[in-house]
Amino acid sequence: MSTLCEKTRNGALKRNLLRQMLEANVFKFGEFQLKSGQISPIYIDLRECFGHPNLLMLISEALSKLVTISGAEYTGVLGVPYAALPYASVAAGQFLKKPLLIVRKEAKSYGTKKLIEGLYEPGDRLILIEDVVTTGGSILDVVKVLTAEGLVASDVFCILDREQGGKQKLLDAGVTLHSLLDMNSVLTFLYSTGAVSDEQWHGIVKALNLNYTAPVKVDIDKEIEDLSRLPFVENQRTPLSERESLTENALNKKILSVMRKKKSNLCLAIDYTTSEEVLQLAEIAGPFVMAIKVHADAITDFSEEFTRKLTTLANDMDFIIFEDRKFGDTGNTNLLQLKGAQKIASWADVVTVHAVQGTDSIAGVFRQLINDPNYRLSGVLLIAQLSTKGSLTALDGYTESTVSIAEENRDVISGFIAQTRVSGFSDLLNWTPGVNLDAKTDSAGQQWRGVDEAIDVQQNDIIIVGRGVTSSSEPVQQLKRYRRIAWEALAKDDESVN
Ligand SMILES: O=c1ccn([C@@H]2O[C@H](COP(=O)(O)O)[C@@H](O)[C@H]2O)c(=O)[nH]1
Repeated sequence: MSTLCEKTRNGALKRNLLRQMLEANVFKFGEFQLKSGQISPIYIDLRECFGHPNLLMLISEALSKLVTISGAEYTGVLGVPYAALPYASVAAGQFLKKPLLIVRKEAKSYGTKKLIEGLYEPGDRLILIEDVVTTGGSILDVVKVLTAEGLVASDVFCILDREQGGKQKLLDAGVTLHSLLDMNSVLTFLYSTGAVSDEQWHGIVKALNLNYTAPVKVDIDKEIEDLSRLPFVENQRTPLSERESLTENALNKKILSVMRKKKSNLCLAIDYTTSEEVLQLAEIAGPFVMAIKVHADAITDFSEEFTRKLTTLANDMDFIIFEDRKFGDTGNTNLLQLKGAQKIASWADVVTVHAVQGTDSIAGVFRQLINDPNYRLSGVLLIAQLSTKGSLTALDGYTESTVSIAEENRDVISGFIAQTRVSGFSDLLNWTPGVNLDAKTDSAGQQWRGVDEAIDVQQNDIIIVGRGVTSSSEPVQQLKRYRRIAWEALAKDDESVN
């Protein structure tokens, strides 16, 4: 499958880039003489992107992601002159937060007469940013200058690899080329959108001596895709049985076992306001759900009797009790609230916690109670992404920082409240609210989407459904419907549960 079709951030990022490039007139058709002397029927002019701030940002961000994913170690970012300099500047300053260096094509005849400008020490390791790579010659020239100054450069990140031998030539010289796009993806995109005909495709491939056999048409929409709706991690979900045996988190072992036994990845959010209503629906829902979520502070007659009955139901019907308090204070206050009037730590299996308060207010405090056998509380779900429109959890870096806290404290943090799969650690579970099969919004900030999008596209594990069930006159039918659709979507790629 072409990477252009991937239902991942990476795939969507490439599609968005190409869509915007096409609109920005980057692809020109006619007869062009290339630097090598070759006559080409296509000219890819990435300098056109400078005139479109969004595109400049998108490319720089995508290059920065490529750098991060590669795991390359470096102290500075060097732009290969001249066309790559804007991307290198934005990537270094805005996204990678590393010093920018530039190399001159010829030394100045006055002043410092330096060839390399910027902050560096001999022995420093740099990454190179380039726009288009054809033969790799310009990069090797730059590497020569850097090596003479005692600098190390073994990774180059480019926007487009024209696949005309550059990658291998660089590799032979000890330099790894990482590219956002290659010529094959570009031609597939242009052919699929109709910008290039069958005849043109063959003409380009022949003129550039490319080793491609036949054009491939893929399904490409015109619309720019919203990257925030796609998983943060590219790898596929691990089968549930494997996750159950791999995880050391006791709560997740239990959750995964309940899910497999009941064939359910449905958590019901019962946002009713009286104990009787909550308990009545919990009893009806018990056989179909793996968890029941409540907001204890919304229950007007909340009492110890209520929690006693709820825990009895949970024990008898094998579901997890989830109190959605969203703790977000100092560690000390969190502790007081967990043990306070509603004694949450005594009856809830899992609670939600905001990451905004920082690791020290979360991990230690919750660990204390989770490890104390006097309390039922066994885990924490960190809020990585809220489902509400305009949520500040979408601010740059918020979700990533939340994920880091969770990944470092997997004994207490059992997973996330999120919209898309956010971590590659298979023992962390992704619970997702904002699911409704019959409505899109409640006009009070909530945003709903369907089960397939939540489980299949966005790779969540568990759906949290509230009004899709609680507002229905036929809750049992709805419970069966959500449970079936969500389980089928999860089990589709998981032989261990079929
Ligand atoms: O981002 C979030 C976090 C929590 N919720 C909670 O989930 C349920 C959803 O109920 P619906 O009726 O399906 O909207 C509700 O209890 C919220 O407090 C969320 O929706 N989004």
